Amino acid sequence: MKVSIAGDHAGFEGKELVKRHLAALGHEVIDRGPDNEDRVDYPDFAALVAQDVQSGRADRGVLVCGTGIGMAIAANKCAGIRAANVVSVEFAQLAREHNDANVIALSGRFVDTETNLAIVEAFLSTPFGGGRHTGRVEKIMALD
Ligand SMILES: O=C(CO)[C@H](O)[C@H](O)[C@H](O)COP(=O)(O)O
Repeated sequence: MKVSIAGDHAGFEGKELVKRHLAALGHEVIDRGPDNEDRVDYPDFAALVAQDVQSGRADRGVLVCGTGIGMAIAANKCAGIRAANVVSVEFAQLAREHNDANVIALSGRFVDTETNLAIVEAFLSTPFGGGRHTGRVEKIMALD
């Protein structure tokens, strides 16, 4: 799978770890930065990943900031993006099964690395459930 990934200063280390993990699993990773821990503004990086998913350059997006909250808010401003702020594997599975999330936003400061790596694996491997969820997701997308 092609995965676009970005962080901010609070998510830089997490972004690097997730990037390496995904590459080791055989995914193609597009790193949209930053390339160091200098203080930056997370909406700039959320937009880059959102644009990759919107355009089809990437199948999915992964964002990492301090909490994941700001990244998710910013990404969800972009048409076609369904970004979920995810802090557990179960939430990652539900974000895919129920919401067909195409972007996840992780917390680099409040969730441990092992959990974040497991979250990303669940996010990439869990299919959308369809059925009763289809019309609901269509209603979300009609709000764009
Ligand atoms: O968590 C975040 C946004 O939801 C960001 O990663 C920022 O770290 C957060 O806004 C705190 O900003 P700061 O400049 O690191 O104090």
